[in-house]
Amino acid sequence: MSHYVDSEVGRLGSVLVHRPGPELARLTPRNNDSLLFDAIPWVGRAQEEHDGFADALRARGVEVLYLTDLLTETLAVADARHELTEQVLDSPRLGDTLRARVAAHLSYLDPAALAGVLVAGLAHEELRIGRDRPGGLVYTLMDRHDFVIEPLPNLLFTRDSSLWIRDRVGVTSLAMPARRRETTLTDAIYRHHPRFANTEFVYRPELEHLEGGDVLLLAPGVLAVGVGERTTPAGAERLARRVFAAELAHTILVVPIAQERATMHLDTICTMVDVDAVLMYPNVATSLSAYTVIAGADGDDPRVDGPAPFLRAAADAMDLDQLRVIDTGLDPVTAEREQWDDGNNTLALAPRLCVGYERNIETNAQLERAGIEIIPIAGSELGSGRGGPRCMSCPLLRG
Ligand SMILES: NC(=[NH2+])NCCC[C@H](N)C(=O)O
Repeated sequence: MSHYVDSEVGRLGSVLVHRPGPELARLTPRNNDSLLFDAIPWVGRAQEEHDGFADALRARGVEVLYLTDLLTETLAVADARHELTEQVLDSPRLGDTLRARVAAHLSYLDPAALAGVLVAGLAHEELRIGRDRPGGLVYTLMDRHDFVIEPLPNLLFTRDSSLWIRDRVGVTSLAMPARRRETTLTDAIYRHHPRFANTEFVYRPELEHLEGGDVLLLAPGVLAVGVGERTTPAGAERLARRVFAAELAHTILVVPIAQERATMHLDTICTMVDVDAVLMYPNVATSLSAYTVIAGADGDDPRVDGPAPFLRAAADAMDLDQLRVIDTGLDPVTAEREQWDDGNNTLALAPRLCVGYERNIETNAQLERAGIEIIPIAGSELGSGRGGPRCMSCPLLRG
C-alpha cells in the first residue's frame, strides 16, 4: 500500500477521517471550553454532515479511511491492545484501586467496544455495574460529572494528530491537554496496523508542541509551519531537524501567527487552492511574515534567514514569480465572520477543486470568481468545534 504526500493540492487519493460519535455527546456547558468546543453540537446532525463530507470525497474517487475502523483493527493486535490499555491506566488521576477496576472493565471489551471507550471515554456512572459501586477513595470522591477516562471530541480533526511528508508519517505532539491522548491512538495505528507495516516515521511525539494544522506542504520540498497558540518555535525546529535529516524538504518557512483561538493553526488563515494560489484571510494576508530555515551543512544547526513577507518568501522558496492570493473577504466584518467559520480552511481534492463549508457564501463566491471550483458541504454542527474540511482530513496519498 503506498502512502505519499508532497503537496497541498495534488490529486487526493486517500484520506484519514473520523466520523464523530458518542464522544460529542459528552460535551456539556460545563466542559465545552476545556474540551475546545464553542457550542454543544447536535450529534446526529453532525454525523449526517460528516457523512455528506465523506460522500463528497468518495464521489471524486477519494478513498476514505475511518480512524475508528483502523483503531478497531489495530486493537486486534495483542501488543497494540496492551500498549493502549496501559497508556490509559497510566493516568495519575486513577490511583491503584480504581486503576485495577478500570483494567478489569477494559479487559472484557472486544476490540470494537474498546475502541469505543478509547475515543468516547468512560463516564463516572458507566463504571457501576448494577448497584455495585467500585469502592476506593478516588472513585468515592470523584464528582459524578468527572470522567474516569476523558473523551476525545477533537479526534474529528484528524489533520492535527498526524501528518505525512512524502512517504514518512509524523505523529505530532498536541499542545492542549484535552487533545494529548489523541496521538496515542494515531501512533498505535501507524505502528501496528498491517496497512502501515514498514512505514517509516519522520516524527514521533516529543516534548515540543507540533500540530498538523500548522504544517502546509506548499510544494515538493517546501514546507510552511505556523507557530502560535499550538506549534511552538521549538516544535517547528524539531520538525525542521527531522525533515532535513531525512532529506524530505530543502526549505521550511516558519510563520508566526497570532496566539488566539481564531487563528489557532496556520490553516485557519491560509490554505492552498492551486499549485500557485493561496486562499488567505485578508485581515492578515499582507502582514504575515516568514523566517526561512534551510538545512545546515553536514549536520550543523539549520540556518535561519528573515523575516521577509510570507508571500514573497513562499514564492521564492517555491521557485515562482509570485503566489496568487485569493482574498476571502469583501468587507472586514464579513471576512472576520467567515474566517471564524473556517472559510479559509478548504481541502483541495486537486488543483482548483476544493471542499468548503457552504455557509461561507462570500468566500466561496470569491473562489468561484478566481476559477476555483468549490464543493460545498454542510457544517453547522461540525463547525462548533472550530474546524473545517482541511482540519477534518489527514491526506495519506496525493498524486
Ligand atoms: N487544523 C485545525 N485548524 N484544527 C482545528 C482544531 C479545532 C479543535 N477544537 C482545537 O481547538 O484543537
